[in-house]
Amino acid sequence: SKDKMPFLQHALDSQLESLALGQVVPALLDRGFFYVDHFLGDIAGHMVLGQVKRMHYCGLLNDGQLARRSNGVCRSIRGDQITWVNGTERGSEAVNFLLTLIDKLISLCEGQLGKSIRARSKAMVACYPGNGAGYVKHVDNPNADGRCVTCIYYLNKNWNAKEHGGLLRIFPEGKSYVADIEPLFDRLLLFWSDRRNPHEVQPSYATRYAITVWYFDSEERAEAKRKFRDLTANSQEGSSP
Ligand SMILES: COc1ccc2cc(-c3cnc(C(=O)NCC(=O)O)c(O)c3)ccc2c1
Ligand SMILES: [Mn+2]
Repeated sequence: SKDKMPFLQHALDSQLESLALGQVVPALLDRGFFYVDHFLGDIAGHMVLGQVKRMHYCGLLNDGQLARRSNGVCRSIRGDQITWVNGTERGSEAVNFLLTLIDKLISLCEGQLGKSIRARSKAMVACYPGNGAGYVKHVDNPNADGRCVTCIYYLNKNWNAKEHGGLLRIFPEGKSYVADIEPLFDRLLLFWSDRRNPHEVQPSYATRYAITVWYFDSEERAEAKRKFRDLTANSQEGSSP
């Protein structure tokens, strides 16, 4: 129970609670996105950065998205290079600590968001290599695949968008403004994953690290799975001789 919990843990929990109820929920409901700086603090933030850099240097980040050139022809120029971690792997303990905090933050928001969020994806560790690659304007979940909140943790020290580009630009649906978000070290960004938030990663001219998790709305996820089962069942029928 709370009174047996060490003081620090208790203080941390109440800080997350006021962030969740005081800032995240109102912003998501009003604007559809929210970011906070200094989420982990310098020490833990640098531990996460160190582990991500090691994954990159060990060649674990690859098979990224193919970049689409203006003429729509897919080229072999890589977009982001990625790997998926669930945080229990050796060398990702700091990533796991980050994920437990974000899980706690989301669970504190859940009741107020009118969603039943009980699961998430694995963490996608992504690196835009700084060769001008970015990510064209897209919606993470355009067709109700179950993902309702996109959560991105940025790890880039001394990032200067004028020099390095790499802005995340969100085009909130039906709004007259765009939101330009710099991928700054120890910044946590959350936004609705559906058509409310088309977004792009502008060309990056320095190495750009981020960790993304997607939280599922359990109703939408169950429905998406049912549809997928029917789809594959029908396609089996179709293919039977
Ligand atoms: C089927 O396998 C895969 C594997 C990886 C995939 C990665 C993305 C993705 C989506 N959004 C972003 C983004 O918006 N980043 C914003 C930012 O970094 O600031 C991004 O970097 C990557 C989408 C589909 C994927 C499918
Ligand atoms: Mn995206």
